[in-house]
Amino acid sequence: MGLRSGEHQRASRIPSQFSKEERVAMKEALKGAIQIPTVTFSSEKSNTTALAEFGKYIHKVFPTVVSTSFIQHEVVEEYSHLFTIQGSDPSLQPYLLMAHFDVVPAPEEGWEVPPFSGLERDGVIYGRGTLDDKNSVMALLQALELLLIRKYIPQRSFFISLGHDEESSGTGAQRISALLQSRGVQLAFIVDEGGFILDDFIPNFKKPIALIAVSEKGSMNLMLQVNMTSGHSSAPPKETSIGILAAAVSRLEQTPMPIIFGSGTLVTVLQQLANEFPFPVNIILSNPWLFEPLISRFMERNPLTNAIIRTTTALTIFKAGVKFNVIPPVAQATVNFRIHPGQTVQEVLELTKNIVADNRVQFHVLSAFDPLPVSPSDDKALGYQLLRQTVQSVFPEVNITAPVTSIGNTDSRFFTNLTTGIYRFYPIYIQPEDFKRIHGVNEKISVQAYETQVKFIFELIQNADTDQEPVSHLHKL
Ligand SMILES: CC/C=C\C/C=C\C/C=C\C/C=C\C/C=C\C/C=C\CCC(=O)O
Ligand SMILES: N[C@@H](Cc1ccccc1)C(=O)O
Ligand SMILES: [Zn+2]
Ligand SMILES: [Zn+2]
Repeated sequence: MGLRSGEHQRASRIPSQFSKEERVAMKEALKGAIQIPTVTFSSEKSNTTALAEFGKYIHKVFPTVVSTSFIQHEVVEEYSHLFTIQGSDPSLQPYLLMAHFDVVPAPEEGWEVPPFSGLERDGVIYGRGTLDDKNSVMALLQALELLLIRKYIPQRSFFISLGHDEESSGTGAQRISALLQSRGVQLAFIVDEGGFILDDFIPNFKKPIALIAVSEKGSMNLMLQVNMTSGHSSAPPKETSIGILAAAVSRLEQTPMPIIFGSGTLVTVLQQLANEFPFPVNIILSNPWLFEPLISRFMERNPLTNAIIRTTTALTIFKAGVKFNVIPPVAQATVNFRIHPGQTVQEVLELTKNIVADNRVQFHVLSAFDPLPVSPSDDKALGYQLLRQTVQSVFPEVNITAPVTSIGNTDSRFFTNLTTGIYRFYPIYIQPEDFKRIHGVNEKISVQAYETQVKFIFELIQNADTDQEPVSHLHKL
């Protein structure tokens, strides 16, 4: 445990207990947030009316946050929000809590309740954004609102950044990062969405593990295009733009990127978990290099664990043709790669060209970035230790915390110039079937899980105020 606790605890710690009325109000506030369809369709297209309405909504439901004298609220890049909470002790380095309130589209097919209804059934709130990531947006402001109502005055300054276009280009977060930089801010750490508490996922392993993401995979959106002559479908050429492109993307899907075992956080995590397993799994996991083929073959079988051991290839957009009797001159497909920490954008692009191996296919990199640096998770890493400590108090049944690489990307990637400590963590249990609901159908959160998320933030903010050992390696920059 890297944090000094005991001696210099704040005298007036506020217990994280909420009244019946507060608990009803907090879940109703979340439902209201879900009902605003803040959809990001692409970097060019989003529901800007809803984005603006969301700004008004948070004013309405968090009146104390927006009217407190030591809190500054700014709207950045038209729709994103930055809250600056001035702490009483300017000698403490500030930190940043982040979330985003835009969501991916949710066509109604397959949903048990309309995706923007925010309906509650059997203690569960359904809707797009209940896990990604309006739960976090609302929990951050809700926890702060409740602390303020209890007259809490933070010692350490912090920021809350709420992005409006995380699901596309993250311009809101980029502007907030630039703004903080222009103000000379350096951050002790950042907490954004990402890792979670995993339970009952690994066979024969019943203990819950808190996975705190200390890095995230890189990403590349690659557009493949084939141009061929168009014409009347009654006299078709031997090959068409559609056929050539379909074969190309099919080769990509059928040829997964190589497994990369090391150079990420995986080996450490496996060794850390080893002793929790009975024989012979404990032996296998404590010698990951020796048993690499066995472990990878096992991990490859599940999409989630597969994503940990390689760069993934996902065919996400395919466009061609306008009429049944017209041979289309152009076919386009977009492939979304999530790049393993052991590879770079350049390497993945080269591999892709070799797999496609057809010079009629043109490649256009639409957007790309390399995997993110690994944040410290040692005893001196303030952000990591605060999360770990808060997990232990809010989820006493969770005894294992492990640093992982997030397979999804977050807005926090724009803040590497402000801190080396970027942590991505949802303080909620996420089962593999919940994971499929993120960007899928029937996304949902239980009322109890949401209340716990609020409680987590409520405690995290207070834990950040307890007297800490100086964390020298984070301060030097
Ligand atoms: C050996 C460890 C065993 C099992 C681990 C299994 C899975 C955990 C892997 C990675 C967990 C990290 C991140 C979850 C991924 C996605 C959510 C993150 C960001 C969401 C971004 C968004 O779409 O808005
Ligand atoms: N966070 C989203 C959107 C995103 C994709 C790729 C890069 C950056 C952001 C995701 O991981 O799917
Ligand atoms: Zn998200
Ligand atoms: Zn998302």
